[in-house]
Amino acid sequence: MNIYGASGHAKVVLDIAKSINLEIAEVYDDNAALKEVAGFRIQQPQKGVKISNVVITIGNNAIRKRIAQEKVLTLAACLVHPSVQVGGAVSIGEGTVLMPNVVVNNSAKIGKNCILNTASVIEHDCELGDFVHLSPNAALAGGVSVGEGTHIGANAVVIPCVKIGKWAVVGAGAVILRDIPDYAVVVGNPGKIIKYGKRIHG
Ligand SMILES: CC(=O)SCCNC(=O)CCNC(=O)[C@H](O)C(C)(C)COP(=O)(O)OP(=O)(O)OC[C@H]1O[C@@H](n2cnc3c(N)ncnc32)[C@H](O)[C@@H]1OP(=O)(O)O
Repeated sequence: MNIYGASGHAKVVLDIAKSINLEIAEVYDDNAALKEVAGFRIQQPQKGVKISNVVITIGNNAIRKRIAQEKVLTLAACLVHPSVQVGGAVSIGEGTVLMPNVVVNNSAKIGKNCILNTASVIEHDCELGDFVHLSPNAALAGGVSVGEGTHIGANAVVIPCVKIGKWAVVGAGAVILRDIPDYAVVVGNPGKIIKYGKRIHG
């Protein structure tokens, strides 16, 4: 497997690869000033040269999408830490990473290039679009849908069957009781919209 993005998120992904004895061929980053991450030497991608079997290791959802669209690469299969519990009839897209102690329950559908961060919970029948980031300890109850690129903050909770739009942000610790439109930024308990915008948080 190759990884693209020498970030803090990359360090955790490299640990997961190590935990399952998955060999890392190369670590790439566009920033020539970066030389090393977690003991791996960083390469700069060569223009137009295809990189295969890639996990994009950038926490910011919009940047992850830009790299997926602009670079010549093929995605790796989803990367799953051995402590993760996955129920039946679950589908998980390419390039998605499941960090330690994640639980994904029956019939959940998860898109490509998502981050399911440490100990996040995705209950039965949830649907997550591509480039979603569920932060540590976030919990989605049954039947929740989350649109492309949305960031759910650490320790946030979403009650059953709520629909969250695309490129929205749910603040750390928020409790979401009602549907959330595209691009909304929501904080608090109960969650309230404080603004809209395309500024996407990592
Ligand atoms: C492994 C990892 O690290 S994964 C990454 C996990 N990251 C996270 O969980 C971060 C989630 N991000 C947040 O919670 C952020 O605070 C955001 C995105 C909701 C808001 O960030 P910004 O757009 O910069 O808003 P800003 O900091 O200006 O706050 C705006 C207002 O909302 C309030 N606010 C911001 N975040 C929260 C929150 N999580 N809960 C309650 N209120 C909040 C602020 O106090 C402020 O209130 P005020 O106007 O009365 O002073």
